[in-house]
Amino acid sequence: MAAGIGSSLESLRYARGSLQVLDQLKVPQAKEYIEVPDADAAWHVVRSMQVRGAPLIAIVSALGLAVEATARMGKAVAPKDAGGFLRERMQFLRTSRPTAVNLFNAMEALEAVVAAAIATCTTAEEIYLAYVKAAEDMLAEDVRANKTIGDAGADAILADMEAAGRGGSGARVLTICNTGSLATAGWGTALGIIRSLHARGKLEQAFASETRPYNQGARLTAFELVEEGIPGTLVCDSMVASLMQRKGIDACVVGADRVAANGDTANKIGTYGMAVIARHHGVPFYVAAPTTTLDPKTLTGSDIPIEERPADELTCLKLGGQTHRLAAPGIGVWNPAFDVTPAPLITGVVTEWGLIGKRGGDSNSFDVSGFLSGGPPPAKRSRRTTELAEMKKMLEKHALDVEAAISRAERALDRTERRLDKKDKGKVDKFASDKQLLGQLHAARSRLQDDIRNKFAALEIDNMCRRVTAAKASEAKMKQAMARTNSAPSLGRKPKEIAKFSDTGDLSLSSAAIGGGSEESTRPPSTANKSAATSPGGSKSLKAGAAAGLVLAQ
Ligand SMILES: CSC[C@@H](O)[C@@H](O)C(=O)COP(=O)(O)O
Repeated sequence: MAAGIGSSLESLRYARGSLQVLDQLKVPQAKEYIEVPDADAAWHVVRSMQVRGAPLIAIVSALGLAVEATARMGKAVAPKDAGGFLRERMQFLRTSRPTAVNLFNAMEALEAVVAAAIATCTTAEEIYLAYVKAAEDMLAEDVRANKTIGDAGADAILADMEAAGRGGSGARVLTICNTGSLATAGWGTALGIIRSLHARGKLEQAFASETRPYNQGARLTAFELVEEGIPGTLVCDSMVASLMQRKGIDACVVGADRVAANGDTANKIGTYGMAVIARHHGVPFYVAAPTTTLDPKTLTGSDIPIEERPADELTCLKLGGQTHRLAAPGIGVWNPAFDVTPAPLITGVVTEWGLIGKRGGDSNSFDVSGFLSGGPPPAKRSRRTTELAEMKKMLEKHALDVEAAISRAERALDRTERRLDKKDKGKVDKFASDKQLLGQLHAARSRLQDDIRNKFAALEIDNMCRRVTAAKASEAKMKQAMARTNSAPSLGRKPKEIAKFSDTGDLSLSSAAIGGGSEESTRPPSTANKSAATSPGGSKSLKAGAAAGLVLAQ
């Protein structure tokens, strides 16, 4: 899989076994890519700000370890050691930067994948592969999510303009920091909204604030706007109030590093000030955040950890490898990298699932947990989810047929037993053999149930990684998935095979039918389980099994 972002700006280049990231410290002077062969290197590029932006930090961390896991695949290691290695590395990756929750959400979701893989896989290679595929899914999902955010945000801004009587005009939008292709796997969040407006021919001008002290606006956003031919104007942070007063701004759109349960949002330092000014001028203020940036476990903004950075970012100017001193040596410095914008100042939080609404009747807070627990809107469900729903329906019918067929067979045996002439040795032997076959059928059915439960857990966790936040994955869905593995659903074999011996009172079971309706159920559980974690949803029977788990557990 190669990362494609639909523009010349690639924050990363990934193919299985190889990751390169754009060194953002050198942009715009140079476009240089750095190899990231392992988790150590991923941690380093994030820590040193060569890679930054909440979604990208998470993806580069996940993929750095994926590259390392791919390299380890050929080596003979015990499965538990592979799982232990991945867990230890994920723990380490969490320590690079503290504020952007995407990193923690990604690690939590990947840990759930590894836990499921450990429970279902028989080799280290399969565990590594489960991790790698889940990390790759996150990469693809980020680009998809950003494009949807771009469209939803553009719709919201255009609707506000319509309501304000500026319907036919091009939008004048102000942003801060860098939230574009360079902060994500592609397209961007807040800058993605600006990109979408431009693509629709509805953008008059994008204004980017310089974003002192790290200058992500001046160095990176200005670069993206120029590269993409988007009309852009750079202002320094201290000009924002004047800009709104004198130039007219239709909307502010900013990214997010973490959105707390009530909607309070941590983002680049300067965001809060921009929101206060926007409120004063009646300018709508939108936060663009994929669901991976939502943190329902953190109740309010005051609980968000804010990274404080070195003093020399303020006291010195670093350019072209040279450091120039600006401030007098000995001056005290406070340098928080982020601030928190209180929810009341935010007009809407735009996610790939749509806009998060304010709590009923309360314009002061958002219901982030309620929004997440609703899941994605039906129209935005993935093709795999739709396929699962179809299989669910089909298997629901099969499961009913199967149960009916088994009980018909049991009744038939019962009748035969009552009429049985105990002196007729041939009939007695036939009856005994039918009974034995029915017993084997029950045993095969219960093996199949185990198999299906394991497969469904792996598939569901894979799905969670792609579509929900890790917070949800590790709590609600993970609990559900694990509950499924603990409570046996009632399921029989495919109806056709059952029908073969249940339609007549006289049973004639074939050993093939007893062995299992699907190819996988005939294998020993350990072998059959392999594909569950290594290729969730990859085979027909696996999908069927997974869907069956869904049917029976609900
Ligand atoms: C889509 S990126 C959203 C935020 O991560 C962005 O606005 C931001 O604050 C980035 O900070 P940075 O310190 O450059 O990683």
